Amino acid sequence: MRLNGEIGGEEEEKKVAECLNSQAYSIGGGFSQPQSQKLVVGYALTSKKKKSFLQPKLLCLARNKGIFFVPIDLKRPLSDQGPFDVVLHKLSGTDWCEVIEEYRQKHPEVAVLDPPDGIQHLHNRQSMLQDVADLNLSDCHGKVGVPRQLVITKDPSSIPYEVSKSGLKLPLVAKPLVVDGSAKSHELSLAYDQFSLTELEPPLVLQEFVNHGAILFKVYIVGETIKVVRRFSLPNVSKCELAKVSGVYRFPRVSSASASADDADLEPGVAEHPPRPLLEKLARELRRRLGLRLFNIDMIREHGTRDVFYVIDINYFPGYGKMPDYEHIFTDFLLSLVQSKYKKRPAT
Ligand SMILES: Nc1ncnc2c1ncn2[C@@H]1O[C@H](COP(=O)(O)OP(=O)(O)OP(=O)(O)O)[C@@H](O)[C@H]1O
Ligand SMILES: O=P(O)(O)O[C@H]1[C@H](OP(=O)(O)O)[C@@H](OP(=O)(O)O)[C@@H](O)[C@@H](O)[C@@H]1OP(=O)(O)O
Ligand SMILES: [Mg+2]
Ligand SMILES: [Mg+2]
Repeated sequence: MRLNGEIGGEEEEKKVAECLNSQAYSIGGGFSQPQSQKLVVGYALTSKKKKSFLQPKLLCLARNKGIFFVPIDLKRPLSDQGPFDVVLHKLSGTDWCEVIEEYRQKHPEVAVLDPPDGIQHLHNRQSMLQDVADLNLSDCHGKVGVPRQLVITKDPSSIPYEVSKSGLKLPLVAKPLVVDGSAKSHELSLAYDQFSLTELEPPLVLQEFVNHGAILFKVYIVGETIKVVRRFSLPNVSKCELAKVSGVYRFPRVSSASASADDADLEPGVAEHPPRPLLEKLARELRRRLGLRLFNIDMIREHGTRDVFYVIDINYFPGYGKMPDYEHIFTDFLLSLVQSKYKKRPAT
């Protein structure tokens, strides 16, 4: 933390000025208490992410707690900017990975969220789920696995053969192998027969579809905090439907929609959240193995079971703006990073 430095960003200033004028954002003791200490968070985010994440309710609460968000200028060397206490980033490209890695090495005193190699791990739908598969998590609280899947890198004409050889069961979810933040990397299809899969463009992952009662759990991780929300998902596919239908069907980003299923009238066996101890163990292990602090896990419960879960997707720096209370959770997390840094320092 530093004392009363002159730091601010035009965009942030404008948003904060707006919310200072609005009673709706008056939090706790309001803004009358001057902050003597400041925590400076440099951010490099896409414009889509800036809009969804840097909402006035976050900026105002942050300012109230002495946290300042400052945009990183991508045209200037990172080390010439700041000084920052924390760097928050979600940008793609190898150039950016190099910049941030070099900065991390040079500035161990800055909490860089997060290391680029951990993030890269989530940019491939095969490596993304590897840690969950390795965990082999099954204890008295339930079982967590990943659906069986097959990676196809070339020659779509070989897919029917590859699928029958591997013994994967239909229907299959076809997902682009690489997740680079583009809309295309979220274009998914459901395949009812293996021959139609030749229509798809590799590289892709073919994953067994798991019936889960059309409800998905988004498990948001922010450091040590875990927040679970329910979202609507794809309906079950019955044996009868599978026998009647053929073809490959593109489906929309149903579970990414902001509409939450938290208040929907659902069957209790479908709606019940995964057991807390299971989530805590899963989150702790993934945090450690991936070396990441900001991510979410998409989890489904196998229909007809109480405690058999599958992780189907892990996203780096997801849409926290849709997470209830995100402004409180995030600001507390940012402060905790700096507090733990000071605790670690030897007394002088
Ligand atoms: N194996 C599966 N079994 C059942 N449903 C699935 C499976 N895989 C994906 N789905 C459904 O498809 C949706 C999108 O899949 P997935 O989460 O892998 O894609 P994504 O594009 O990475 O999503 P996000 O927007 O969360 O990044 C899931 O939220 C879920 O509704
Ligand atoms: O757009 P939103 O704010 O909803 O956030 C989505 C986020 O998009 P953004 O990072 O461009 O914002 C996606 O990132 P990319 O894979 O495309 O990089 C992915 O993480 C989704 O899972 C997030 O939705 P959520 O899972 O939280 O519902
Ligand atoms: Mg997902
Ligand atoms: Mg995803």
